[in-house]
This record gives sequence, structure tokens and C-alpha cells, in this order.
Amino acid sequence: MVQVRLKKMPACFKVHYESGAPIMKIAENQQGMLSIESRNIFTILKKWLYTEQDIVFRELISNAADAIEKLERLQSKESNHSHREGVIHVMLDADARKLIIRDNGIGMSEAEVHQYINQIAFSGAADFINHHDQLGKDTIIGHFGVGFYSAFMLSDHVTIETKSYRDDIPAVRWDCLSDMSYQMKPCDRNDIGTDVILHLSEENPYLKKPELIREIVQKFFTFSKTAIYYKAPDSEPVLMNDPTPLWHQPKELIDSNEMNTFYKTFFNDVNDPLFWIKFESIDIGLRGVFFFRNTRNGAEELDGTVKVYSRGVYVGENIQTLIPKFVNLQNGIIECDNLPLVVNRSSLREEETPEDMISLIYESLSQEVTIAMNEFFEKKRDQYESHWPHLNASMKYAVLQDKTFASVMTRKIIFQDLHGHYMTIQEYVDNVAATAHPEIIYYASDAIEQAHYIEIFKKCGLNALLFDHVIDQPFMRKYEVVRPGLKFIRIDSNIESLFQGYSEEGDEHRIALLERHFLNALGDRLLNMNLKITNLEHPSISTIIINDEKSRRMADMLEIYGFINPTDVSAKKIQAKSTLLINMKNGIIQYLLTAEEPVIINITINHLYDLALMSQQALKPEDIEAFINRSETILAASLNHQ
Ligand SMILES: Nc1ncnc2c1ncn2[C@@H]1O[C@H](COP(=O)(O)OP(=O)(O)OP(=O)(O)O)[C@@H](O)[C@H]1O
Repeated sequence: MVQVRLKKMPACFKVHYESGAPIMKIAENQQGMLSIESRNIFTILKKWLYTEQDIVFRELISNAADAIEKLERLQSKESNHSHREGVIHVMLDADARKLIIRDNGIGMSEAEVHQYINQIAFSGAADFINHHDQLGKDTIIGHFGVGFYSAFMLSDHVTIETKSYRDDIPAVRWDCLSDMSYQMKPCDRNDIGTDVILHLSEENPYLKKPELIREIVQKFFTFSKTAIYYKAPDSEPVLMNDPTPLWHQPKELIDSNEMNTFYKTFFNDVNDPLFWIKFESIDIGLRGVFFFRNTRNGAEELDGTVKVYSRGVYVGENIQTLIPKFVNLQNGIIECDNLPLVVNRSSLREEETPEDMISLIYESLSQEVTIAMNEFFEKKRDQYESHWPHLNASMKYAVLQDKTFASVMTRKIIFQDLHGHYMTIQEYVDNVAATAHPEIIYYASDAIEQAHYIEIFKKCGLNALLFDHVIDQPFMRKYEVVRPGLKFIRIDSNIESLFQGYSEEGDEHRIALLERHFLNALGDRLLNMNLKITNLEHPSISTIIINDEKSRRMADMLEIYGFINPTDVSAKKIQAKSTLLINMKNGIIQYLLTAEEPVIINITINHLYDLALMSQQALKPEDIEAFINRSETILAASLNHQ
């Protein structure tokens, strides 16, 4: 079992009376050892956190900000207190090789240094050591009351000089080496507050690159409520934070140009956001802003950056357990006062059910985006449509990924029809679907590949939706589950019902003749394609290939999983059942009914068949040569004829 103890306990206080007030005196030169029998906490810290030295700054500056907050809280209770502005100074003294974090907060008495610094191991380190093998390094610091010790990641010698806010308590200096030995003695200091001094080795990288410290302080504390100054060697102190950022202001007061500029700088984006939504959930102490990205530069499929802050301190970004994945496709800032994840507040560690808080935040974020997008759809449909090319993938992804979003937004996802108008699937069903088949939604998955069918649809006064993003297939499957009565059929599949055709007297004879001609002329080229010969209202259609939706989806799957070679067109054709529809109202087909010359019949049928295949981009490489030769023959014949 791990045991943590102090070899030497603190000396007793000696109480003296001067001018009537009791003044505590600190025993000179106390010495001791912090000791953990089984393992050395510093070794563990260094091992686990070696790569993340930023944490030192986060922890020490957070402690300083806490100390300031504690003093402010105390003072606010006093009726006659004089207001002092809390301020933190981070100073790098390159000559003396010291990094100093100074605050004018509550300070510590000798007893408090013993309790909170020397004995901190009692409260947290045992847990820490017991858990550190199972935990990721992100979760270690900030969970077990070891934040201050992260100082030893940067330094082998750390000093605290601190003066408690209480007049009767003298200042104390604490020096500790990384072998865990410490010294405590009185110190000559009158200003209330604390200096934490890290004595740096010559090789310390920050001595050569002091600007790294500025970057880290800005990263963690840009929205800190307490003023933080950084003084690099040979420079004046510079304010690092903005305690009243633009997005904290009420929405109506925010100038959109200023907001765009803030966005571009903060998220390093060249484009303005499409729009932004600001939200606040007072009951769980959550607020933030999401910027919907302009995806002109192909950002559509990349995650965005959602930065998380807890009481003004940066916690992390794109935290999966906290931020719904679909929200993370955008950029944003979230600030949560009750975040139980990190930032080393003891009160947060005492959270009884942090998972509940995390899921509350998660739920709340997905609700905020859902409410905003629903309102956008309902109240600003024009804008919703004009932004849709940027929102398309992320909104569909959100429906697939998030129950809350799906419950409201599934029916508000829009698609372009064949004329470029946007509509929801329900709007298609209500206004556009073929009267004979109101339950069928026809769609095109590739406007170029299916251009021929799109033209046929347009000619026949029919309409279809464009499902041309890869996410449309899973979206469609989900919609089929949600609305089991509806069927999605690709524009080149199962559309024979639309082209049912009609029969006329004497058709049997004509059908039999044409069937013979086609079978003779095409032979093996037909593979397992069925023939359907009928009369269509539109004489411009000679032949169309109609695929079976189910078997085509299966063939697509087999290709995706590598069972069918994508270049082997005929293998795919065999798998996907299809029908060659022949329209007896078309002039060329009518010519075939009277033609007598077998060569001409053969050329015409093969050519029609090639054209039908080409409309599906399904012409085999070996047939292309024959197609070209035949085209030339036809051209020559037509010229001779002229
Ligand atoms: N600058 C400071 N001024 C006053 N008190 C401080 C200061 N720094 C640290 N302390 C005291 O030392 C305690 C221990 O700090 P430490 O960072 O190790 O743990 P913590 O902040 O309580 O928790 P965590 O592990 O989450 O960091 C603090 O709770 C605080 O009481």
C-alpha cells in the first residue's frame, strides 16, 4: 500500500505580542522532507507530463488567479474594504535564470504552506499514484491536488515567498528541491500575495525563447478575468488577456464586422464565418459561441476547432466526451464554470457526479445548435438555402450522429431538384412526386453520369432530387427507417413504372419482330439484361436501360468491398439486373420494324444499345472500337445518301 508522510512535522508556532496585537513568529530554518515511500511523485510527473510543460503555466497561474479570487470574495464581505485590482505578473529574468509568477491574492501563512504545499501529498498523491497507471496524462494533473508540483517539471528548485492577507501573519519563504527536501524560514516581504519562483537550469528552453511563454500564457488565459502581464527579458510588461471578449457581450450589441475580425484572428481562418450563434445556459453555467464555417477552401470534411474554457482558463479543444461530434465540425468557444474536468479546483474534484455534468453540457450543446438551426430553417429559409452548400454535409452528418438534432432536423434537410430548387423530402412528396407514385422519391446520385436520365425526366415533366454527396446514401437509409412508407429510387433504376407504356392493336406481332432483331443483333452483348418493348408517350426516347435499385445497391456494395473489379463493367452488369426498354413510338425503332437489310438492322441495334450503355457510362473498352467504326460507317452512309 502506498503511504505518504512528512518525515518532519511543522514546528509549533510561537505567539508574541507587539503593540497589543498578537503576531505569530515563524521558527527559523525549518527543514524537512516530502516523502512518498513507494514512488517519487516528481519522477512520475516528469515521466507522464514530460511533453506537456505548458501545464506548469496553467497550474501556477490558475493558483494565482484563485488566490486573487479568494481575497476578493473575502473583501467583498467586509463593509469598509478598499477595492484592490487583482493582477498577476509572469516574469522571466534571464540573467538570474528565474521564472516568477507573482500575484496579489490571499497569500499563505506558514501553517497554510504546511497544509497546502507540504502536505498536499496526503490529500491527493496517494490517489494519484494508485491511479496514474490507468489514467491518461490529460486527466492526472488537476485531479489529485498535485497542480503546484508540476513546477518541478521545469525546475529542480522551487521557491515560494508568500504573505498572507492577515496583518498578524508574517511572510514566509519555502524552498524545495526536486529531491523533495524543503526549507522554510521567515521572509522579508510586506506586500500581500505570493511569488512562486522557478530556478531554471542554463539549458532551459524558455531562456532562449521567451516568446514561447507569451504564447502559452495567451493560449491558456486569453479570456481570464484577472489581468495577467508577461514581462520578457528587456521588455516592458504586456497584458496577455482580454477579460471582456466580444462574444461575452449581449448579441444585439455585437458589431458583426468586429465579430468576423475576431473570428478570423482567433481561429486563423481567411474567410468570414457564414453566421454565428451565441448561447447561454445559466443553470449549468455554460456559454459560448459557434461559428459556422465557410467551406469554400475544402474545410467541409475537416473537424473544426472548439476551444473549451473553464472560468476563463483554457481546458482543451475538441474534447470528445463534452462536444457532440457534429458540433465539432464547426469552430467555437465554450466556457463552462462548472466544468469538472480539469483546472485543478478542489471544489471541482469534489463534484459527486461529474459524468452527469459532462452529459448535461453535451446535451445542452446539441440542443443549442438544434434550436438555432431549426429557427434558421423556419424564419430565414432564403439564407438557409443560400448557405446550404456549406452546411450540406455537416447537417446530414448531425442527423446521423445526434438523436436530439435528428429528432428536429431530419425533416428539415434540403436537397436540390433537377431545376436547382431546394426542397425537403416532405416537400417533394407533397408537391413534386409523380402522381402515380406519391411514395417514391426519385434521385440522381451523379448529375454527369446520369445526365441522360435527367434529360429524360425533364422531357417527361418529372422531377428528382440530387443525392450527390457520399453522406446522402447513409442519410437516405436512415430516412427510409424513419419513414418506412417512402422509397428512394435512383433515376436510372426501377423507373419502368414511370415508363409503363401502353399497348396498341397488333403490338404482339411488332414486339415479336423487334425481340428477334434485338436478340440476333446483340447476342451475348445483352448479358442477363431483360428486354421490354412497349409504347411510350415520348417519341424522342428510343431505348433506355433501367436498373433494378436493389441489385444495383448490392453491386455497388460488392464493388466497394472488392468482390467486383471496378474496371470489369460486365461483372457489375451481371450482378445488377437491368432492363433494356424499347419504345415503339420512336422513329428509329419504327424504321427497324420495316427494315429488311440485316446488316443495317444489326448496325442500328448495336448502335442504339451502345448509346444506351454510354448514357450509363457502361461501355466496355473493347466495344469502344466497334462503336467508333460503326459511327463512321453510319456517317459515311448518311453522307452518301445526301
Ligand atoms: N499562489 C497561491 N496563493 C495562495 N495559495 C496558493 C497559491 N498556490 C497554491 N496555493 C495553495 O496551495 C494549494 C495546493 O495547490 P495545488 O495547485 O497543488 O492544488 P489545487 O490547486 O488545490 O488542486 P489541483 O490539483 O487541482 O491543482 C491550493 O489549493 C492553495 O490553497
